[in-house]
Amino acid sequence: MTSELLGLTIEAVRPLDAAAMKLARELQARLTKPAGSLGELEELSVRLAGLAAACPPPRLEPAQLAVFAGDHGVHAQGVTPWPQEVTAQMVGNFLAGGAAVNALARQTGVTVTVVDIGVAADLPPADGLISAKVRAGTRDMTVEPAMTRAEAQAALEVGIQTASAMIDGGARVLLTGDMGIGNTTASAALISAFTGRDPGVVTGYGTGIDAPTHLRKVEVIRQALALHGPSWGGDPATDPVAVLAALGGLEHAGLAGFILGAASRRVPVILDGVIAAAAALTAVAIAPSSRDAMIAGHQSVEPGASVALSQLELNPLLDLGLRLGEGTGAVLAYPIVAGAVRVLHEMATFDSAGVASKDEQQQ
Ligand SMILES: Cc1cc2ncn([C@H]3O[C@H](COP(=O)(O)O)[C@@H](O)[C@H]3O)c2cc1C
Ligand SMILES: O=C(O)c1cccnc1
Repeated sequence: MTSELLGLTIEAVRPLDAAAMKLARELQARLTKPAGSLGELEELSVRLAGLAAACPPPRLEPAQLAVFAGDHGVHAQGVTPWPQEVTAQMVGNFLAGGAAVNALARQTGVTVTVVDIGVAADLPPADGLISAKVRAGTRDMTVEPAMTRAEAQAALEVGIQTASAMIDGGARVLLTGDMGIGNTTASAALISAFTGRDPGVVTGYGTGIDAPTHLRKVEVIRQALALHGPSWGGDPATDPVAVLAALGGLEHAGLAGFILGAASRRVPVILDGVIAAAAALTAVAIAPSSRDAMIAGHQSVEPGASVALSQLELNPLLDLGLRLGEGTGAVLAYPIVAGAVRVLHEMATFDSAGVASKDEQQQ
């Protein structure tokens, strides 16, 4: 059973608008530069026009980033050396403006909001915090499904509502962020399930674990897949919400909803690292055209991120060796994405600037 809000959101996710894309290609050809010389910015601008169904598409300002925060029952399996309490402590740090994502967001003009979707601690109300806890952390996926279907759906809805509220408030681009000790384990499990790739290939070192912990992490993911895999009978696309509920974190569900919410409003969403990539696979399994609203901000060091992005056919804009999360890679990519649109608004055409085009010079 699909909830009403999720059903309506899925229905509203539509393909790119071909007419606006054609106009954007024609406009790119008239701008005062050799054809193709702005490289990937050109194709990106065309896709953003198709997404907005307008040429030029709206300028990507203001930008809003949501850090979905949640804890993980699988933490009990020793997949990370960091105590679970660090999730809540880092939420405090985000709200005080002291995390990496805050520093980078101030530089690039992005507003950071934290969504408590599943932190295993009571967080007092604060400016910049949306309190939308579905549950105080997930269950241990090696023992039982991490979430019930109802919890996964509720978390998807929190994500959709967060995207809607930000867009209603004027945001023209959304960025993904995450915080949750243990969430690279849940990410690798989701990526393995949705791509069919072996856990040994998609599981990384997260915050920086030693080799024995990495072996254990891969084994934990194998165990969870062996336990839950039979319930989707080898085809995760038949029931993606069941896959999400079995293996995901509350922040993955929130992020998948956030992506679907953005796509349903024809607003682009810049993905951060491996947690966002796992949520993106989930969103695409739920509504395939949501892929067209996604921009891969960067190439995370986590191997699962490359596997997921290649299945999504998304080219990451940056490759800086980042392995932090929080939204750092998305925030760094934001000026590039905004620039792709700005060019369509602000560059002169050969005609308007009185610059001879290649064809004219050849005549
Ligand atoms: C101080 C600190 C700040 C962070 N900011 C993001 N993460 C990142 O690391 C965590 C995932 O890695 P793992 O699966 O290995 O636990 C997530 O919370 C993610 O956002 C952090 C992790 C720590 C320790
Ligand atoms: O790719 C990421 O976003 C990432 C990698 C390691 C730890 N946390 C997040």
